[in-house]
Amino acid sequence: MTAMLEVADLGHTYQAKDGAHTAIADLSFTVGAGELVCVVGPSGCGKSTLLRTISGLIRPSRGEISLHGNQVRGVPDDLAVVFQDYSRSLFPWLTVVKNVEFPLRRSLGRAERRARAVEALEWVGLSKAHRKYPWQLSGGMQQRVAIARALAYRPALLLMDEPFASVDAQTRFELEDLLLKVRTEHDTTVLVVTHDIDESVYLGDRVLVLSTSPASVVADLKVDLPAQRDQITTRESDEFVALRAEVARLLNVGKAAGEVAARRRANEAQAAKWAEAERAEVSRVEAEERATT
Ligand SMILES: Nc1ncnc2c1ncn2[C@@H]1O[C@H](COP(=O)(O)OP(=O)(O)OP(=O)(O)O)[C@@H](O)[C@H]1O
Repeated sequence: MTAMLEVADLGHTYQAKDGAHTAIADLSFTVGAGELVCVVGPSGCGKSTLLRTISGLIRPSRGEISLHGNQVRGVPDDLAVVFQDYSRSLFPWLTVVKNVEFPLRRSLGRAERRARAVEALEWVGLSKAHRKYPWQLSGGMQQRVAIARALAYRPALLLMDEPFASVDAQTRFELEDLLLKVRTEHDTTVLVVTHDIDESVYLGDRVLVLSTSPASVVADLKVDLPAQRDQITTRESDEFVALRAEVARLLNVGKAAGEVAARRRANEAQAAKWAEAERAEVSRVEAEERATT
């Protein structure tokens, strides 16, 4: 399988007023064309930072990211992102169809833009909502509009940051199945960040498990479930239950590894402080000796 996305030796350190903070230690992985890969990791481990670096919004401190062979420098043209907070990602003053057309306004003429938007709204089951405004729709429908907008753009890579975390459980299941359907029908390459272990196994061809901050890859797990998934029978299957347990176990391994690494860093920082204090004391004594001789 050709790699659509390649992340190599990625690291990122934020420089803040109260000092440097390393959000990502060392991440390397690839996503093949047409694959759906889920990323799970403990809260605050660096998942959003990872998506921000892939989408070119921040430049990583270390390592390389390539999208179909081209190094990412700035926001790539052929990438779309769906965020958790649909209410802030849609424009309330534009109708549904105009929201979906919006990212295409510079690249396509009016007729083609409209055709793409109408088609994408059909994919997500919103053919009858064109002329409505986002605030007239339920949360799940608004997130469908956000997905339609991303799909209308026909991105090489679709990034999703906790896309279904703000909707109720039933809508979440519907949106998960919608994502699987459009991904199969349109051969889209997708990287999904999620907190939900079950969701990662249900959606993914692979699950990348990250350690606590600073993130590194604890495991890259292949999901060997039949491609055709079903919210009841798949989740009940022995394979699903075993995989879900394995992801949970690996998350704990990652937490423990992260805690050990954090303790080691704290010990190293303490040792460096003591060494510094000792050097200062030696210099002081030497200076006193020089002054008295
Ligand atoms: N702009 C910033 N400046 C300094 N530190 C930051 C900045 N953005 C994030 N961080 C820190 O980097 C670490 C990773 O943050 P990030 O948002 O990437 O994690 P996350 O895994 O997406 O979190 P969550 O699961 O809670 O959404 C956190 O400790 C966070 O406080």
